[in-house]
Amino acid sequence: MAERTTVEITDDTLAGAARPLVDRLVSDGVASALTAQNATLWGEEAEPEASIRLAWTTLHKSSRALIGEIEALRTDLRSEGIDRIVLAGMGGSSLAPEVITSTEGVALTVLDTTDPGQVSDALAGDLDRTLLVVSSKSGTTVETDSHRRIFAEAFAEAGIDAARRIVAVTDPGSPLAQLAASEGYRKVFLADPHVGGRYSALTAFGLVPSGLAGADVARLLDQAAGIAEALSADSPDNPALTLAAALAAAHTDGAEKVVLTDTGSGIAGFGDWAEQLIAESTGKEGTGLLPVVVEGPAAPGFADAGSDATTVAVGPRVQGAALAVEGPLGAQFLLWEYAVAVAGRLLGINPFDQPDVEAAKKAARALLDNPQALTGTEEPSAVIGPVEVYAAPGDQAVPATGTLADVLRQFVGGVADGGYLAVQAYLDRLDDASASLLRSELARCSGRQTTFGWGPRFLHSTGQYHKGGHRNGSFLQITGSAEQDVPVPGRPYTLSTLQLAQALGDGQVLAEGGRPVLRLHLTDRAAGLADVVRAVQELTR
Ligand SMILES: O=P(O)(O)OC[C@H]1O[C@](O)(CO)[C@@H](O)[C@@H]1O
Repeated sequence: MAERTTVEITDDTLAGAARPLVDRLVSDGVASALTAQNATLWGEEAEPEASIRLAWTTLHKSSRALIGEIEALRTDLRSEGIDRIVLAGMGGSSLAPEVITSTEGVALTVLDTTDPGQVSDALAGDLDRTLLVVSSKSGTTVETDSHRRIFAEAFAEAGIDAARRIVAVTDPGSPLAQLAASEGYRKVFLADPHVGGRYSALTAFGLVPSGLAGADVARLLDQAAGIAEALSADSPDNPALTLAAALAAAHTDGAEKVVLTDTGSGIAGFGDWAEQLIAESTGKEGTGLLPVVVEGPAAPGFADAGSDATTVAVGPRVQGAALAVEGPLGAQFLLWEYAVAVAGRLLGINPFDQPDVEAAKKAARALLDNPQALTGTEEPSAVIGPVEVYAAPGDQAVPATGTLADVLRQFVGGVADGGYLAVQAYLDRLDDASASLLRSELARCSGRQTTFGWGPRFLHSTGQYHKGGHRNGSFLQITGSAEQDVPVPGRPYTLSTLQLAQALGDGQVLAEGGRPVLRLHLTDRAAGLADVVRAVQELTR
């Protein structure tokens, strides 16, 4: 991992376009005002939200106190033979710990799914050695609450005192904080409520699960501290100003997609974390930056990026990258947080709210309240072997007959010029991992920027952009029948019902907004996935 933190604009035209923006940011004193947590930087409308969302600029100092607490708990747990950490948390409550622990090669089981198979596999691990960290800022997130209920019951059934095996990370006064107190959970880490979810990497949300799993979280804070002064400087050398200006200048020039790839940063999965920060912060009011995370510099979308995209190397500069961002993980967290907040100002949006995420949650809730609407009422437009095809009502673009390749050809052919294709797989991201191959295959055959997200995880990340950002996306949903289901204790639904409600709810909101949505439902997951991948490959030929 690089020791120094740098942002380099390797594309001369982009460098020229970014320069005046950097000069303006410097003369407006934006960096120092941000460090001082000045909530007026995004205009009057954003001020109330911004005034309770800026404490992340000083976390490298304020989070120090946590380190001892985390270490003490970890030592206690180890002495009791508890060394398997399962984290239940969505979006900002799990993405940072996943990157931190993967980068250090430390084991952490992350539950940010409603897939019954994936949750069952996590339950099948050794419960005697397991601690569940329930992380939720709001304390109300349905996925996380479901995991908590499922694990509490499993601990009890195994004769284990569940309260001793659950640690909560949440905001003071949240329903989870109250529940943790009444249930007597082993420990509650109360996070700073003046930091939003996607800016919370260096709060208890990022540090507690990572530290309990064995990651060196003090080092992360050191890395962030090492760059903090440079990020606060009203100077053209401030790397965050350079990054923000480059992204905003590219956006003005029609490149609203930001294609990220790792080029040897030494950080594992940084794109997954950056994706939420960029998409949820900027994708609103019909504008924003769409992160497209790709497999490598040679992957479609990067190597052949067009004028609608800015290519970013996370790691050393490479051929084809317009920007290269290097630095250790703790420093990169803080750098990107500054850059995205500043880009929000340049784009004229409030980077601290997520107005369109709620719409999909509401639609899913309505479906859960009316299970009839979930099953039985919707007829597939076509059934092709193990794949049922569901087009949005009234969508003429999908043929009722033909092969899967015909269906996909027609759908992909409808992606707007300069638009993007979003693949949304509501599957098991471990057992159905091959679904992710669809990104590169579809990007190659469509020639359009293509994203891939696991549902419902992406709903807390790129989901905001899909519904609130530039209106040029087409959405391919993939759902699947579950071999086994998991009831959610105390709730009238199972995980597979919840998973389907989330897919259909988001699909409804997208379709109501006039966005093309196609759902492929795999009645046999393995066979169906293989057929879909083969059909996409056929399009390329
Ligand atoms: O920590 P919570 O409140 O459970 O929220 C999880 C995620 O859901 C969102 O609020 C919205 O989807 C994200 O911004 C957040 O990181």
